[in-house]
Amino acid sequence: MESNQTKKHRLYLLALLGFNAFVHVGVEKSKTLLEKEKQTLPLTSDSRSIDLRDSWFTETNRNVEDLLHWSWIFPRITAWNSDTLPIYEPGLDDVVKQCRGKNLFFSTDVEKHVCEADIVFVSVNTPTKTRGLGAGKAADLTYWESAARMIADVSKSDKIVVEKSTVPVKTAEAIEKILTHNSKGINFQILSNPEFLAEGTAIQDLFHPDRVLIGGRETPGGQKAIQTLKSVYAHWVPEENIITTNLWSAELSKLAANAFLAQRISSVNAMSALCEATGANVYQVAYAVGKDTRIGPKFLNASVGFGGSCFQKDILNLVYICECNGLPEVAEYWKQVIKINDYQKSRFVNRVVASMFNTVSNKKIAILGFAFKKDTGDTRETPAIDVCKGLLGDKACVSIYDPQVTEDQIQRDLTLNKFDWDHPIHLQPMSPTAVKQVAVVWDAYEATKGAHAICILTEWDEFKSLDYQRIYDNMQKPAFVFDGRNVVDLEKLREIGFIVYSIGKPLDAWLKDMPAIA
Ligand SMILES: NC(=O)c1ccc[n+]([C@@H]2O[C@H](COP(=O)([O-])OP(=O)(O)OC[C@H]3O[C@@H](n4cnc5c(N)ncnc54)[C@H](O)[C@@H]3O)[C@@H](O)[C@H]2O)c1
Ligand SMILES: O=c1ccn([C@@H]2O[C@H](COP(=O)(O)OP(=O)(O)O[C@H]3O[C@H](CO)[C@@H](O)[C@H](O)[C@H]3O)[C@@H](O)[C@H]2O)c(=O)[nH]1
Repeated sequence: MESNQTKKHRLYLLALLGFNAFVHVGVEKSKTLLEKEKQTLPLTSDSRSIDLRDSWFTETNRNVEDLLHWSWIFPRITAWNSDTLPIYEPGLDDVVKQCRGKNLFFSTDVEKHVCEADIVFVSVNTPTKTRGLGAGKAADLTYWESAARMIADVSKSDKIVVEKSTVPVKTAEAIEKILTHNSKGINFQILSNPEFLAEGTAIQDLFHPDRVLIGGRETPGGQKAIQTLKSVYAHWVPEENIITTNLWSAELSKLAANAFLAQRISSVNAMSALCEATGANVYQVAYAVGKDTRIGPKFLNASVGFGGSCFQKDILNLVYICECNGLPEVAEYWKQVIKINDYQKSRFVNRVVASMFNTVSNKKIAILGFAFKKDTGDTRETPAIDVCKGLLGDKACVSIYDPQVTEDQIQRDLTLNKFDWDHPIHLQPMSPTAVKQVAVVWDAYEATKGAHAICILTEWDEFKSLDYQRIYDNMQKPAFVFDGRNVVDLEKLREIGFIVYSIGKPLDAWLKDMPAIA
């Protein structure tokens, strides 16, 4: 039975984890219309529309940016209310369908719902700054600040405001200042409740989190707020897995956790280079090392490099915080995690080019997998972007297949400037010119037909069970496989006739004779 405690609290997520091409198409369309036609633009498949004529702006005091923002949000929220959710995440459909309309509502009427809520979770994006002070490192808190200002403006009752986004340590202090500046006597309690889910396993992580972390002020009000939020999680998370701390520990723990996870990957990737040079096998080394219970076996898979919207962004943020606090040595230490990751990606490209007689000019190279990991359509900071750009820089023709990523998304990723991807689509550059040497196909066999080489960049399960004999028969010879995710059966492919490179594994004689020197 639902407790009174739960009934009392209406939880509203200001923003949901989300990213999809459907939205992109909608925005491109609205930008074009806005500039060329200034017509009434139907934004959704239902009856909602926005009048784009000049009067829309003058009469209502709105500006182009507002309009673009809303023309992006409406179709997205419509998608959340439809049978086709705007993101791919295993298990998400079931959860949404079970709760939608009961205790889960998707709405564009943000102000109304925030005004009514007792607890507001803010999970807006916190991208890396692209310009100004701290550009390329510091977190851009524009979206957080605007959310906080809106909460301050519309609130008429006391609220708990929860930092769900990953933010720099001490952000809560700044948010408190915004909220209380004009608070009309309203009491705001800020809590830090960082999110630890990983994409692809988000639902499993939601139901069975290793821990839930809640940080708050060490005042009676702060402690009461912590208990309130704790009681919400206690409905499905064992009490011993709910950790409570002060605000700054919670904020910093999130950055620290991601830095530690990414550091493990960079450590094993650094080892992979040494394994290739010495004849050791990185998987055997990782297994042996991970058997030590003090180290543990997880997150020791060597790869073409880590991707995703979080690791790089959060480590850069950590580096910036260290620098700001006069700790250059600590900053330098964490910077190395990113440097090794960049090294791993360029090392992979160099290996491909060097193995193929030092040139890939006009050669067709099949890219299997573009998402940053399997079971997601997310491409943010995917290593595939750097690998494809590297190969294109050497004039290759790439043919890309990913079961969840659209052509529009791939073309966008290959043309956007670094970090622009993490800003709302209406703030990104207009329709970038498509890269001509890139073909996006919807089948691995089509991608590999006539190709000189295959690069496996995402560990989709289906790549393990492809008919590699058929693929080999349809490729140019010698036929190469560069496995950036250790998904193929090395020996089997070598028997078929492929020259195979797998990160950190003993090299074929062919590869040994073709050293990759930048
Ligand atoms: N993606 C993940 O798996 C993950 C996991 C843990 C933590 N995080 C953190 O959560 C935050 C969000 O990540 P994401 O991947 O969901 O980002 P996202 O860009 O996919 O989603 C953020 C959403 O916030 C919306 N938004 C921006 N400003 C807003 C405002 N003022 N009012 C209402 N909505 C607004 C955007 O339109 C967007 O839809 C980041 O800080 C990230 O580091 C993400
Ligand atoms: O042994 C490994 C494990 C992961 N990866 C790669 O690392 C990246 C990140 O993977 P993962 O951490 O599983 O996915 P994310 O969704 O980015 O989740 C991370 O980032 C989230 C956002 O902050 C956190 O909430 C999660 O706890 C944290 O795992 C991907 O490219 C993976 O392929 C490896 O190369 N080797």
